[in-house]
Amino acid sequence: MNLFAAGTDTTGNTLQWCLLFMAKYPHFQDQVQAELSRVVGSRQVRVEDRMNLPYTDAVIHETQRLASIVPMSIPHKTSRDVTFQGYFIKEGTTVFPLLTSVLHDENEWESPHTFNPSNFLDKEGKYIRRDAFMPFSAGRRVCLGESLARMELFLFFTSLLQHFRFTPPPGVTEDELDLTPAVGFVLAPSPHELCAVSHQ
Ligand code: HEM
Repeated sequence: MNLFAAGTDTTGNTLQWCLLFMAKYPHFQDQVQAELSRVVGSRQVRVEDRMNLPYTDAVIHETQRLASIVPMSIPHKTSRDVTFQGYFIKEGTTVFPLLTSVLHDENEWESPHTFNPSNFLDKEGKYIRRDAFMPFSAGRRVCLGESLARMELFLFFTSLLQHFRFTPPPGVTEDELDLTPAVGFVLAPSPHELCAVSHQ
C-alpha cells in the first residue's frame, strides 16, 4: 500500500507536467524530439540511452524542479534537541522541509521561476548535476522510490515523445495552457486536454 500510494500519483503527475510543458513550449519539444531521433531513432529507448540524451534528461529534471510536486516534502519530527542555523528546535517538534524553497531558490538557479532546461546544461550542452535539485528530498528518509521513479519517468517520457507530438487542442493557443497547479499535498497540473499527434 505504501509503495502504491507514494509511487503512483507522484510519477503520474510528473509525467503530466512533462507533457503540459512540452505542449506549452513547442521549441523545447522540438529539441527533445530532434535529440531522440538522432540518438535513438525508431528502436525502443533503453535506460542506458539516458547518458547520450543530455537535453532530454535536462527537460525531465527541469520539469521536476519547476513543478515541485511535493512542495512540503513529508513532515518529520526532531528526535532530539537541535540548533539549526541559529534556531533552537526542541525534541519532538514537527518540521516541514519546504522543498520548493530550494527548487525555486533565486541564488541557485539561472531562471528559478520559468521553464528552462539550461538550468541543467553546461555551455557544451552536457547534463550537469545540481545539488539544489531535490524533488525527492534528501538525507536518511529520502524517497525510497527515487531510482525507480527516475527510470519510469525517463522511459515513459521518451517513448511518448518518440511516437507523438503533444499540442494544445484545436482552438486553444499555447499561451492559454495554464500552469497553475491544482491545490493539494501533491501538486498536479489543473485538468487539461492535449492532443497526441502520431508522427507516422
Ligand atoms: C516523481 C516521483 C516521486 C517523487 C517526486 C517523490 C517524492 C518523495 C518525497 C519528497 C518523499 C519524502 C522524503 C522525506 O520524508 O524527506 C518521498 C518519500 C517516499 N517515497 Fe517517493 N516520490 C516519487 C516516487 C516514488 C515511487 C515510485 C515510490 C515507490 C515505488 C516512492 C516511495 C516512497 C516511500 C516509501 C517514501 C517514504 C520513505 C521513508 O519515509 O523512509 N516514491 N517521496
